[in-house]
Amino acid sequence: MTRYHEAPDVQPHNFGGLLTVAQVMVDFMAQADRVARTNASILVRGQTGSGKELVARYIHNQSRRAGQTFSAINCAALSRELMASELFGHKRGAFTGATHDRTGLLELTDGGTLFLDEIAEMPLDIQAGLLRVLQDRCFTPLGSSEVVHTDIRLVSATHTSLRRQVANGDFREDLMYRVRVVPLYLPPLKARVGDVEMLTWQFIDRLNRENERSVSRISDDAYDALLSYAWPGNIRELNNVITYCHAIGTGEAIELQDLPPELRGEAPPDETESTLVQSERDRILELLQRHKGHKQAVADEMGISRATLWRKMKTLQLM
Ligand SMILES: Nc1ncnc2c1ncn2[C@@H]1O[C@H](COP(=O)(O)OP(=O)(O)OP(=O)(O)O)[C@@H](O)[C@H]1O
Repeated sequence: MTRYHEAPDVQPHNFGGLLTVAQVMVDFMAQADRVARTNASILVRGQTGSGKELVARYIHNQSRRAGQTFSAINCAALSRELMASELFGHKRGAFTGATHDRTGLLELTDGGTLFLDEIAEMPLDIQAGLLRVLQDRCFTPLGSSEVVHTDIRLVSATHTSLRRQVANGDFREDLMYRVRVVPLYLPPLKARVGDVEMLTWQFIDRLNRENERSVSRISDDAYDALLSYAWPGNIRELNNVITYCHAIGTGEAIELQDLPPELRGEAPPDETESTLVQSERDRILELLQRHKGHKQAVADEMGISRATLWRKMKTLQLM
């Protein structure tokens, strides 16, 4: 007879939407709390989907800047031109297509907190502009001769080592020291004891309220699979998996066969699809090697945008 698990009666800590029952996370958030009250630049290092943006928002909300603007930008998802104009703003006519003046995030965030996700991916010329903001609290919008003053608190995030990027010549050493005044190491989901279980039930609870189906039990083998999986995509992946099995199954219980193949230790059912995925992965790896990790060059050669390349790399777990 199959055994079933039901939701345990646990009340997680809630740090501005970041839920946890794990002591490592309680300690981590206490540290975030302490540094939030300073004005120091913070670098959050953590795996994809592990909640870096939530941490950045939490730091902002715990800081003296809480009532001011919080802005977020993902350095890996934007082209160089777009990132420059997002951050610094531009004057009309600064480049082809600049039909209006645009105020940059650095100016809009004056007095607030700017979150730069995947900062290691920031192109070198933009790094120079950011360094000036951190050193002299000023910058120049594209196509302008005017110097704009701004007071921002920087929280950045990376999934890789900035030091390695510096060694590769892809990141300015002087900027690294400015952005990682306080490095915080966000534990991966796997290291947060009790969180896979707690979050599974939290996500089920939310899905029950949003959908027709009401799940109240998980079979023992499905539970084992959830608890023993490595969760490389962390909380985002767990949320996706629970959403998937809530949608795919029927009745009150989640069963092993409702879980996606990777959790059941199987290859994806569609062999051609998996071969395609593998060959795309190989191609990207080969191009990354050939272009010494320069994603723009890889994207150009593949005829796709840098943002699409970034998404593909994420899906294929190449970052
Ligand atoms: N502890 C948590 N409790 C509840 N939801 C969480 C938790 N951590 C993350 N999430 C949710 O998981 C998703 C991913 O989180 P977030 O975007 O903060 O991660 P990230 O580390 O910044 O990801 P990436 O580096 O891939 O951009 C978001 O929808 C977020 O709300």
